[in-house]
Amino acid sequence: MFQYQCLNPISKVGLDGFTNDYTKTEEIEKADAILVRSASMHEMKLPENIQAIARAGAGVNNIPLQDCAEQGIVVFNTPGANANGVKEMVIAGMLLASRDIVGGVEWVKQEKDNENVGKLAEKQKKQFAGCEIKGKKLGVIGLGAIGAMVANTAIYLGMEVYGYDPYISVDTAWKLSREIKHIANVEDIFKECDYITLHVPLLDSTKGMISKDSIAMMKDGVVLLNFSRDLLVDETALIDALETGKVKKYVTDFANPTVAGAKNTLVTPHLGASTAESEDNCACMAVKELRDYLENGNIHNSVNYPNCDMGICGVAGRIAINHKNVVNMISQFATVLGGAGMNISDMTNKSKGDYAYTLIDLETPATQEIIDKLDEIEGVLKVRIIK
Ligand SMILES: NC(=O)c1ccc[n+]([C@@H]2O[C@H](COP(=O)([O-])OP(=O)(O)OC[C@H]3O[C@@H](n4cnc5c(N)ncnc54)[C@H](O)[C@@H]3O)[C@@H](O)[C@H]2O)c1
Ligand SMILES: O=C(O)[C@H](O)COP(=O)(O)O
Repeated sequence: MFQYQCLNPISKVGLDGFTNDYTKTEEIEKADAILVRSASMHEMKLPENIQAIARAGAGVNNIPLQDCAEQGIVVFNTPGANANGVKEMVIAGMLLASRDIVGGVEWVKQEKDNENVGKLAEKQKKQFAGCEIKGKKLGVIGLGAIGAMVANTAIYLGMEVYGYDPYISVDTAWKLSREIKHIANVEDIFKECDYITLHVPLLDSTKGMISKDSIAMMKDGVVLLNFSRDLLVDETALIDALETGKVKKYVTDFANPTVAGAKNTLVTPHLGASTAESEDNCACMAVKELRDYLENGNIHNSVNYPNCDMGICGVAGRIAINHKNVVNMISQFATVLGGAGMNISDMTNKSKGDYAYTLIDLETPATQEIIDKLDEIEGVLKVRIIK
């Protein structure tokens, strides 16, 4: 039996993926796993019983990844599961920044009691006129799940698309339209593009990537779209650029006091992934990842531990060990198991950065005594009997 806690509301369609062996708990001391969306976990103390955290979404900047790894807690996210929802918002954002649709709708509302509203509209509409996005240059920074979809869609909409991602995955590269111009220096995006959209994770290396200096390189009247994270942009510098018209519009999905009432901003309350489809997709993927980890010890889509798969646990015994990526660990595991007369039938060891993971199949069920001995080895962070 397993217990899970939800730190945010999680789609029922996803939670229905848990079998009767799972129950929901409100007590973190009883939970084996946590499901979360954007709730910040940085101030939380995570008890030893937590085995895994699944972020039903893409961004993991709300989770202390390194601390979790040190505690042997595997953190998952759900790559691509909400990408289409965000892509549609970005396209909507480009259109809203190009035509004053919001202003026009507000104007009609104000004139709701005017019986000549139709006639008046024909006189007034010129103040809401705009431009089309077809033929304009769009710069996409970050060509992952969302950036790639935005870039391809913009090609279909007749835009000239410039793509920048020095770490692009081979899988994503295969999915990109050949019409997208590969940009090797991000400054070329700043200098050339009429619209610039950000699709990178918030990391130390990306924080503030849109700075006063990068804004100065941009074309006059550029539109900046940020559906990634607010801290990617020096928003104080941006507000100055919006005041002067250097930046025509800032479309952002992250409401904060700096941008909420600022001139020429279109701010949405973090709605990118808030569609029934994205919420269901993310929850289904998150539940699947947790179940495979808890029931079989397999890891798929972890952001702090390596992927590892030994299939469904149909053997007599299986042990999962989360440990530091240092020398001599496997021989120590083998010594403990051999000393207890336990024969290893299969094993996998994988590493990611400073952390590693070992799954060991045994010809006899694992015992608590063995687990305690393995736990004593220096560098071992967590040991778990899967069977
Ligand atoms: N507004 C929303 O509701 C919403 C929804 C989903 C994701 N997001 C945000 O969008 C981000 C991207 O999501 P995704 O699903 O596309 O993630 P992803 O991991 O598929 O793609 C991120 C891409 O950024 C690239 N990258 C990393 N550093 C870079 C850099 N310095 N310059 C250029 N490219 C760089 C990576 O190589 C990767 O291809 C998430 O991290 C999250 O912060 C927001
Ligand atoms: O990183 C993400 O997946 C998005 O920012 C969505 O966040 P949410 O699940 O809180 O809507």
